[in-house]
Amino acid sequence: MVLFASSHSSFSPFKTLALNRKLIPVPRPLLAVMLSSASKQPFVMVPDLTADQTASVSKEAFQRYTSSDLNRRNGSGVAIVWFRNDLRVLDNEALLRAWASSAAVLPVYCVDPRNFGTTHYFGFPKTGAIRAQFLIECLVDLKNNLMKQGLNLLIQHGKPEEILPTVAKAIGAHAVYAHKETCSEETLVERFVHKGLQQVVLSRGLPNQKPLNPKLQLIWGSTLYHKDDLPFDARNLPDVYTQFRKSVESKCSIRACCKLPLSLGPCPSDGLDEIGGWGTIPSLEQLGIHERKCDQGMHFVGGENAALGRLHEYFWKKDLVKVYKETRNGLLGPDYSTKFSPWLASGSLSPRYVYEEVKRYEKERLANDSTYWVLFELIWRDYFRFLSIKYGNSIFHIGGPRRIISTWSQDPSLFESWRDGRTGYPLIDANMKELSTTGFMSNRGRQIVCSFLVRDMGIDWRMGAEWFETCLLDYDPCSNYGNWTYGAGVGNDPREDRYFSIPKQAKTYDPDGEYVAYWLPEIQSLPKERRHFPGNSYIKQIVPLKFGSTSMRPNPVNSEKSRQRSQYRR
Ligand SMILES: Cc1cc2nc3c(=O)[nH]c(=O)nc-3n(C[C@H](O)[C@H](O)[C@H](O)COP(=O)(O)OP(=O)(O)OC[C@H]3O[C@@H](n4cnc5c(N)ncnc54)[C@H](O)[C@@H]3O)c2cc1C
Repeated sequence: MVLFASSHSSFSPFKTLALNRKLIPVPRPLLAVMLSSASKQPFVMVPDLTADQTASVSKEAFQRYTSSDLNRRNGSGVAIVWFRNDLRVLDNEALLRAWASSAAVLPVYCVDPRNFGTTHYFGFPKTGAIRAQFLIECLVDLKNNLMKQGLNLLIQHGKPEEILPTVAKAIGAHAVYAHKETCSEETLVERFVHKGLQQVVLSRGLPNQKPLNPKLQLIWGSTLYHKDDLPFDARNLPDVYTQFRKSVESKCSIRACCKLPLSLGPCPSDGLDEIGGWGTIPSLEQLGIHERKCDQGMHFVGGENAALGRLHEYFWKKDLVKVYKETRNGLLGPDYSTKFSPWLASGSLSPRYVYEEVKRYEKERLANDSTYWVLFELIWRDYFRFLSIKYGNSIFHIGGPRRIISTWSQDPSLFESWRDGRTGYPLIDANMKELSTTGFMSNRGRQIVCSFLVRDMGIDWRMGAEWFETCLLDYDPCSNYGNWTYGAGVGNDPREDRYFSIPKQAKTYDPDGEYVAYWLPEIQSLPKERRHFPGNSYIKQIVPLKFGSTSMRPNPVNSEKSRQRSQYRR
């Protein structure tokens, strides 16, 4: 028997269960009984919107952000749009600028093998199976949405610096438009692409005109506040978040989402045969990744349509945004926080679109601390992105932006017990199980497991950060390494150096042990007051905790690997 629980019910007095796909309202006490008796059964939370509802929400959003007035196209020739971490059509300025500057646009996505290699220091998979599956879904959705706008998506397997010049030459593109990134792996690729395009010589038809090289046009587009609107140069960013936030809130405004024309076509007709047609979206197998079934917890579907559906559900259907500030520290269920992060990280959702929806909600329903707090958190996201400009590669280095010198352990057995959820501390083990099963973990959970790894175990924080890089659906180098440096006490702001006590966190955020019982079947039958202190009924590897361990054991294999890769990363 498979039990399906409707997502909207996790904090309501009634939970709803869909038994064999039929929705049946179940009172909360009964659900607890069913949960414990179902301990061996897969228990899947499904989003409430049906596929049809999601499609109609997306259609409505597309209607609002497209306009038939936008039919002026000043350019001639062909422009390429290079999609990277901006897998959306709405509020995509690179796409709009490419369209406006040309007579035909060719959208391109490069499946870069480097993104499916290994992480920099410790050799974990760079993209885990769950994020790879999510990316595939994003590409399917992007291709469909582009086709609805009169375009298509060319998918090529290989390095952008090799693909884009070849494609530009074949179709005679005068420019490649893309969104600007800030971290070294991504900016290095930008430099390589720029160099590659300089080698492409396009004839301009007339004998007395100089030949042209296609230009790489990089556009800022991933933040709420535009980099050019900041009241300071990003390199002089305040080191305290509150100063940054107050300054941008008082001195800048957020630009409106860009409106797209109703139709973005046509795609160029010549030259595509030369590059072998439109290509195919890769399967997991082609990426060399084994499928992982997510049969517990939140299941995220990749793509812009799913992102718009989730936003509609969270804001308009369930009215959850009005209580966000009170629920955002939750651990269990889909609705304690927005869960926008996987779509924001892949660029399927624009933060400016979220901002406009918050403002619309405040106008049409209500404005309170909670509606503001969603923006407050999005400003944190901006802050980490701008910090990556200020501090460059130091956010990836062991001493962080403040170049703190301390001794860390790299003990493999301690690290593996954390990674695999075998520490013997239910709150840690449950969070790590959730991460590896779903690719997601709450913000509260992330802070707790980070503190445990670096403070209680004394393990090199970069091991944790790289494991997150593998697993997280919402992995984003700026937010991930920014938060880890804060958690490890090596971040730019010394005041953010905090310790999370496990018993205290358990008592405050999971008082009845519902969260740990959900993820650790072996403690489901225990009375709630024992779930965080299960004793002999939960024998894992109980980790001997050592604050600030002194046993630094570098792994020789990894050190060699990291030397080999040093020209590429950081
Ligand atoms: C150790 C650690 C690693 C993290 N790694 C990542 C990461 O790789 N990618 C990522 O997007 N977030 C990361 N975060 C931040 C945060 O945990 C997630 O953004 C959040 O849990 C996502 O859930 P949500 O969308 O429901 O967030 P909500 O609470 O609904 O917040 C709304 C949005 O605000 C942004 N946001 C919220 N908190 C933060 C924060 N602390 N830093 C940056 N942005 C924030 C996110 O874009 C989020 O989607 C990390 C936090 C920690 C402590």
